Amino acid sequence: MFRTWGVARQQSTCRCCTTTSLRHAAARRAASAVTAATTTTTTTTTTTTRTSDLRRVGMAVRLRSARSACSAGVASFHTHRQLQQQQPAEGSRVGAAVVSAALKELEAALGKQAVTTATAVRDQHSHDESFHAPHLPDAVVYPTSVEQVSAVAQVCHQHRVPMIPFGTGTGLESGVSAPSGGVCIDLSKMDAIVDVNTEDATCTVQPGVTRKSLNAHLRDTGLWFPIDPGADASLCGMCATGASGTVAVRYGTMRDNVLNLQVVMADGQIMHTAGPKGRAPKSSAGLNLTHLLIGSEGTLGIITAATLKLQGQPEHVASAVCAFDSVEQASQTAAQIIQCNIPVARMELLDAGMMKAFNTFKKTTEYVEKPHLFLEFHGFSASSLDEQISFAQELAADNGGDAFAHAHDIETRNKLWEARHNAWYAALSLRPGAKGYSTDVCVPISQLPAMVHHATHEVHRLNLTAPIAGHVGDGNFHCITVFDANDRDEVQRVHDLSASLARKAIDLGGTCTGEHGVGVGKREFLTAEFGAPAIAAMHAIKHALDPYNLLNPGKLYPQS
Ligand SMILES: Cc1cc2c(cc1C)N(C[C@H](O)[C@H](O)[C@H](O)COP(=O)(O)OP(=O)(O)OC[C@H]1O[C@@H](n3cnc4c(N)ncnc43)[C@H](O)[C@@H]1O)c1[nH]c(=O)[nH]c(=O)c1N2
Ligand SMILES: CC(=O)C(=O)O
Ligand SMILES: [Mn+2]
Repeated sequence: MFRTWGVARQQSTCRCCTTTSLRHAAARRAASAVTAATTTTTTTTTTTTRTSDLRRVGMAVRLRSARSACSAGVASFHTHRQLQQQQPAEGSRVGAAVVSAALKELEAALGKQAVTTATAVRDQHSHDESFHAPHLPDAVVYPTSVEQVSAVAQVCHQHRVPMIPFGTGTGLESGVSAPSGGVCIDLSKMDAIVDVNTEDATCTVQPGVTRKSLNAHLRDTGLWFPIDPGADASLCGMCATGASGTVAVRYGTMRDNVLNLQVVMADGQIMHTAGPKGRAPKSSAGLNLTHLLIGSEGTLGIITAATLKLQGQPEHVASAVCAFDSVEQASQTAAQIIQCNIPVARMELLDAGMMKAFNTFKKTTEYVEKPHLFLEFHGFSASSLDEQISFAQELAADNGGDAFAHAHDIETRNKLWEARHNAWYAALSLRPGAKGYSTDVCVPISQLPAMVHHATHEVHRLNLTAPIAGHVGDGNFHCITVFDANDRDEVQRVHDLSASLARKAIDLGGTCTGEHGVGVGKREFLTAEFGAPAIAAMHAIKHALDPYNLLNPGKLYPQS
């Protein structure tokens, strides 16, 4: 997580292959001829139309066949290590001349106003909300249609320029940084809600649509999209990271709520993971490409539309707050609530440090500074809510919890969840000027008390400021470490905490990341979690779909 990236190595003549075989050279010449033809065509075009974009797709197909002697042949017969050797060393940036040639074509395809190299804009797109080192892309483009995204991918593919999809930049594992440079594809201008089908409770959104804007649009339909990471992230960015958040305990994660994705592939082809029209609630047809893309963090394709499942807005809602003397008691209660099948809609653990952070952050709350559970219940009737609340309260009392302070009115509920959703910023406010890094382990519910116990012990041992907030109904919680990024020793201790928690979670049958994704921070734990054969399978899939490692290089896959 805290490594610097590989030292730049000499750019080889050909970025897709280190061999100098005649067959390869011929393929390159053929490809260059097509590239030149494409450049001539696009530079005479002043506005980009759907038709011209589609024409470019045709060119890319010809380009691919011209290259097939090189790429397909090489891909099928080489080992993973050999394939890796054919790609630029991780972190080596693409050359200026290559970028400049690609940018000319991008301007022709998208219009000059949609392509920028302004430092301030590149800087803004070089990082997310995490502390990880920023890496500037060479340019940022703003496509307005799937055809334009396809055109961008074709140009980048032809010139072997990395592509980094950008949603709203709220990620927590540096998924949008550009360690190899390249083109950041900012999808915010594609912000149409394409359709809402109230009879089937489905909708299709473009990648610039955020979850709050979708729910505002749905308000009068009686439907909502429940997945709620707190941040107003783009829904396609949430697909890319496999996001979840507070209501996953009741409604599932992104993986459970996406029916179909439209995806621009590395070479510009446009695919639909469940077919061009697919909206079926279930399917056993073939491989599940939708699930393959969810959590792929921009490394397998650029998501240009998502078809989502919607839920009926709950008729009755109540929230509850309960304090405990220890996090172990609180997490034991959470585990028992799940084991007793109480259908809680949210169940969040906040430790004493986090309650203190809430009280000091906006000074609008006066919580007792002890570990808490925050809960929410959804039901079809008031009596079903009462039943859930009293059963959960009984379990809490058995574990030494206070009586529930529960509320049905929307103001109290909103205030509670606003405090919870500000946990990241409240934690940061504990040390002004400090940076944040969030652990994200998730374990089977029976192992939650042991995992929470280990985390509190390790935070204490390593002498860190790291209040806990988490979605404990799913066995998932965060230690939000707040630290001085210039203090090497403290940074090392943050890393040690992250590694210790990841190892423990994996040992308990869990995962190093329940919802934030791997990005750059969790790559080092992946082999321990999955084992070498599964990691080799991931590398093979990545290579099959993106043989030149152009899609978001330097993320997700472990370095070998
Ligand atoms: C205060 C706070 C609190 C939380 C969180 C963030 C913050 C700031 N998050 C994390 C974050 O909101 C989550 O990772 C989002 O899914 C990121 O969506 P963005 O649109 O911001 O993607 P962002 O632009 O940050 O990109 C994230 C990754 O997805 C890729 N990507 C983005 N759009 C893409 C597209 N259209 N196609 C392909 N790849 C694409 C990017 O390349 C990158 O790798 C979170 N998360 C969570 O699950 N639960 C939580 O509780 C929280 N809580
Ligand atoms: C940061 C995060 O994931 C949370 O507050 O839940
Ligand atoms: Mn979270």
